[in-house]
Amino acid sequence: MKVVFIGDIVGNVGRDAVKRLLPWIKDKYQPHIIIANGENAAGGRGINASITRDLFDWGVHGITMGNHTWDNREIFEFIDDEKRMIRPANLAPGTPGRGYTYIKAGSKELAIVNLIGRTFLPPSECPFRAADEILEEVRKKTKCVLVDFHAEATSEKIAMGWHLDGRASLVVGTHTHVQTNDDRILPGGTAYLTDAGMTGPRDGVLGMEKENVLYKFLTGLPTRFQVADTKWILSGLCVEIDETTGKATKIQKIRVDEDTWIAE
Ligand SMILES: C=C(OP(=O)(O)O)C(=O)O
Ligand SMILES: [Mn+2]
Repeated sequence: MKVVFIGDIVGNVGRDAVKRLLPWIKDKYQPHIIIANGENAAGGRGINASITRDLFDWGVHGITMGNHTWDNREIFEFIDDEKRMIRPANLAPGTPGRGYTYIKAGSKELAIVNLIGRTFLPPSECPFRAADEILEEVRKKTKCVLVDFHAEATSEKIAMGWHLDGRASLVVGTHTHVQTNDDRILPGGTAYLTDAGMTGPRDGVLGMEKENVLYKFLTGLPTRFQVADTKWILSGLCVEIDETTGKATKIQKIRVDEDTWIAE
């Protein structure tokens, strides 16, 4: 099974890049399933119903979220019914939506799991123990499991990779918006990448206009961040999974921008 994962879609620039590049991604990587992190898809803060619809219409099969899940209040109207969207599983019991789900495409079935880190992020339940419980459950149904660990600290993400090695097909980190260069397949067969990176404005600061971010750093005074309007970058990865064992056989980073991308 081939799965493409697209890193944090940020604002209209990120959405436009996804719409424009999905045909190329489908052609070049031939994925059976495409998963994207959508927590910044609406202006950098959350996601709404029409963007969710667009992503699915364009060919995304499943959407993961993160710390901005609740920023756009519209999500409360559809997150319970939208079984192709997940938010971090280690939020308080009774939180709307679901922390994992099963994505089916043709004869393929992939469990997707969303977790959020606790280092430098608001309090949440233990992501490691939540992962243990969920992996125990989903592996009864399928050995092909993607985990999006939305976290700030590299150490927490690397630790999660080792914690799930042999139990997940892929542990991919999101949230920092900067793709790391540590893609590998761990000894137990789990593909790992500390952060998939961002799909959004290339020439800002983590997708935001650099002027306001610099103003904040230089003056310490409050200011509002807006999604930058610059050339785009698309970041993510493609992973190949042996469906009988659930083990990854290949991981390949994807990172193209408006200047380097050539529609092959
Ligand atoms: C990009 C970041 O945050 P978010 O997208 O969650 O605002 C971050 O804090 O690294
Ligand atoms: Mn985030």
